Amino acid sequence: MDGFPMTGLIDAQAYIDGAFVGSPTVDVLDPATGEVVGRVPDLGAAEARSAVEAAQRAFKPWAAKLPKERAAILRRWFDLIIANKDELALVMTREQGKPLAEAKGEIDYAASFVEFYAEEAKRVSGDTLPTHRTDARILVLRQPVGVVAAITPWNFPAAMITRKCAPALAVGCTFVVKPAMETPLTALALARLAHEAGIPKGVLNVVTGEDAPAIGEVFTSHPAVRVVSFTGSTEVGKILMRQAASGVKRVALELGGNAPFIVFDDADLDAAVEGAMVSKYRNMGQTCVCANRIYVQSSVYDAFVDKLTAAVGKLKVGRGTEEGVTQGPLIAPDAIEKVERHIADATAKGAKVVLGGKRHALGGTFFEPTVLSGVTQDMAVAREETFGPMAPIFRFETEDEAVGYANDTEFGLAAYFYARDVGRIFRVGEALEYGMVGINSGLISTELAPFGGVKESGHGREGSQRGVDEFVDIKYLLVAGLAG
Ligand SMILES: NC(=O)c1ccc[n+]([C@@H]2O[C@H](COP(=O)([O-])OP(=O)(O)OC[C@H]3O[C@@H](n4cnc5c(N)ncnc54)[C@H](O)[C@@H]3O)[C@@H](O)[C@H]2O)c1
Ligand SMILES: O=C[C@H](O)CS(=O)(=O)O
Repeated sequence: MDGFPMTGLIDAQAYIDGAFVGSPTVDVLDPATGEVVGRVPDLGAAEARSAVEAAQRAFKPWAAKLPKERAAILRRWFDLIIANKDELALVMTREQGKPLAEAKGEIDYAASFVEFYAEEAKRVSGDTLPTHRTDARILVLRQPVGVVAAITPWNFPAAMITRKCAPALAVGCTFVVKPAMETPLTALALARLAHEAGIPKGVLNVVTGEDAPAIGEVFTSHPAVRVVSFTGSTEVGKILMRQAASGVKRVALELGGNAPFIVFDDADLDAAVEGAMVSKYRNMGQTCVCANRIYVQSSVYDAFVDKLTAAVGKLKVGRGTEEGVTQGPLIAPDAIEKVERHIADATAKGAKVVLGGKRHALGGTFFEPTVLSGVTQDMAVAREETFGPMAPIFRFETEDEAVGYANDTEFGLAAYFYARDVGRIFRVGEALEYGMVGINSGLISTELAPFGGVKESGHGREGSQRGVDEFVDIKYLLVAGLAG
């Protein structure tokens, strides 16, 4: 990757209007050690406006390209991401902390959106509809909206960007993104590869800066921005939605979760344990679709707790770059404090620590993978997203009780359940108030499916053919005067 040091101290520049700009002054820290991994520029409102205006200038020429031309450039970007996967994964692990194997998996996942939408670029079509007049025809066009401004989180530093950027560019939009300042290096490395792939200047822009509200204010108020696409907490999503209202801008929101994971008495318990492990402990539990509450039917409760505890005991905590490590550090001290707060609240109300429950001997932001039993609905962990490696296990008696508990939240992103009775599968799958439901699987994310939530987990979908919907306008043409 030309001009981007992938190892050592990584001094990276922001990417605006096809140029690498800004002095790298803000430290990016390795959460495992506290060491400085690299530095990025601290840009603000002025540069955010420059980026939006560069994207505005680039829009019409980019939209005027043939879909096949846009597809070819996206395909080259995909090929470069895959060719640089190992280096990109190392940068990600160093700034985010996840184990290297998971980082490589995320690069594959991030690249899959670029690959998918490189293909989809050639398939975004409109309609001709049955007419109501003999002298007229009804046409429906799907046209790119224009400039898309995005803000993304630190937990999936690559995939949360490409899941937005790839469909936007594919349909002919141009794109400005502010990544999280905990993990900006991955975003800038992707921009470097996009530049090498030949994405024209102004089509993709990456603005790094500490003053997220100031940058967000530009994104939600600049008249050239048509869509604001946000992935992050529900709290910030609401702020951005309010700000975007002043210009009636479309917002696409991928927000917080509180996923229930239900194990019925007819489940394959070993499969349920395997699903709970991947759903709960992926990315150290710092995932919007993590199992946040595990509900187990009474008759299989003790067996499930024993099996899950045995599996959790096999997790290896350490630096993500170390061979065999499956649990890295949490992103920051406040993440540890939230896990400790949830454990303290639960145990004060009667829950029991079956395994773990405290900071790891490695210190810093390492935490022992934890299992709690005897958890009940009155505990904070039933209402709040823990975002850490802690599995709280609740007991329930009946199917209706489980569904009621699962739906008792303002969130609605992902839910999971394990059962083998086909009637139960359809009853519960249809009754759960979530955008995505994993049935006998703890891993649901793929570029082939529409990812997104309901209620306060947001709206809009990313991935699948529906992933372009946020970035196109529907235009109706009535062509009359056609009478012979
Ligand atoms: N639904 C999804 O697909 C999805 C994916 C990943 C993370 N998340 C959610 O994100 C949260 C964790 O990520 P986080 O801590 O980075 O979230 P966050 O909301 O604190 O930050 C997300 C992004 O918003 C920026 N930001 C913060 N305040 C802002 C403001 N006032 N104006 C403009 N931008 C602002 C941050 O700099 C960051 O880039 C969790 O709630 C998680 O569930 C959801
Ligand atoms: O944290 C949120 C991500 O969207 C999770 S996933 O990688 O898409 O499953």
